[in-house]
Amino acid sequence: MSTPHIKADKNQIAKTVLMPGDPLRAQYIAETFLENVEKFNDVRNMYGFTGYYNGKRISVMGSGMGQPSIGIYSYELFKFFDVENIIRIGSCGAYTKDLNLYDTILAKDAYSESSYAFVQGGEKRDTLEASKVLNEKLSKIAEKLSIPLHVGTIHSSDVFYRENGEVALELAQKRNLLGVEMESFALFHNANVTGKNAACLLTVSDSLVTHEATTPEERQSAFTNMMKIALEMAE
Ligand SMILES: O=P(O)(O)O[C@H]1O[C@H](CO)[C@@H](O)[C@H]1O
Ligand SMILES: O=c1cc[nH]c(=O)[nH]1
Repeated sequence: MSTPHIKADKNQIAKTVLMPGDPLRAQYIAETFLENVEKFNDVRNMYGFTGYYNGKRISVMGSGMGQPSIGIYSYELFKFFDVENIIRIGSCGAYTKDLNLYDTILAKDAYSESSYAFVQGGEKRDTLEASKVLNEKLSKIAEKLSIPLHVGTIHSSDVFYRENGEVALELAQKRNLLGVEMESFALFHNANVTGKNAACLLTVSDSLVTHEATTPEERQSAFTNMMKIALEMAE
């Protein structure tokens, strides 16, 4: 079974897929944490791997950046490869001074100005929820691992470089948004239309308030707390 963007057999992909935006973060996770790893996709270098974490099977695959990109990969995984759960593990910019670099966020829901969900399936809401079941499991795992989580609404933006950054901070205040990333709204919508489950863990990579920032290398491989929480979802 192949789709235009994933060349793999259904049985090569686990029921639960972790999705960082960066395919090299997917490779880092597979090489660092998984055993008996098989690479199932390299179309467009959007690497996907399946392996075992503490003896339990899980897959990890890059989504690319932005809602159109995760829109394609998550739809194909849910619809054509029988994937049940996708957990995005991404980086984000903090909208509040209460968040420090490396803090971990669990998205309760994602707000977006994006037309993705409306164009894809007529969805009129601008805020879409993550799976409550997945979020409960992820919260319990984080508690067990003693990793504090900030739980709240995130912003899925289509724009990384805004001409007027203050507008985003005003929006964040008005809507009580914790931080900004670029994919979860489309992911949550695709889970809704396919009857599957999606969640999102984020690590704060930079702050739009204090302007502190991590390096590209750290974004690829140093965000281990969210990785460890998500990997415990292996079945
Ligand atoms: O680190 P990832 O998962 O790619 O997530 C964030 O980083 C990218 C922008 O630098 C966007 O994809 C955004 O959502
Ligand atoms: O989308 C993103 C990700 C990290 N930092 C940002 O400012 N935006």
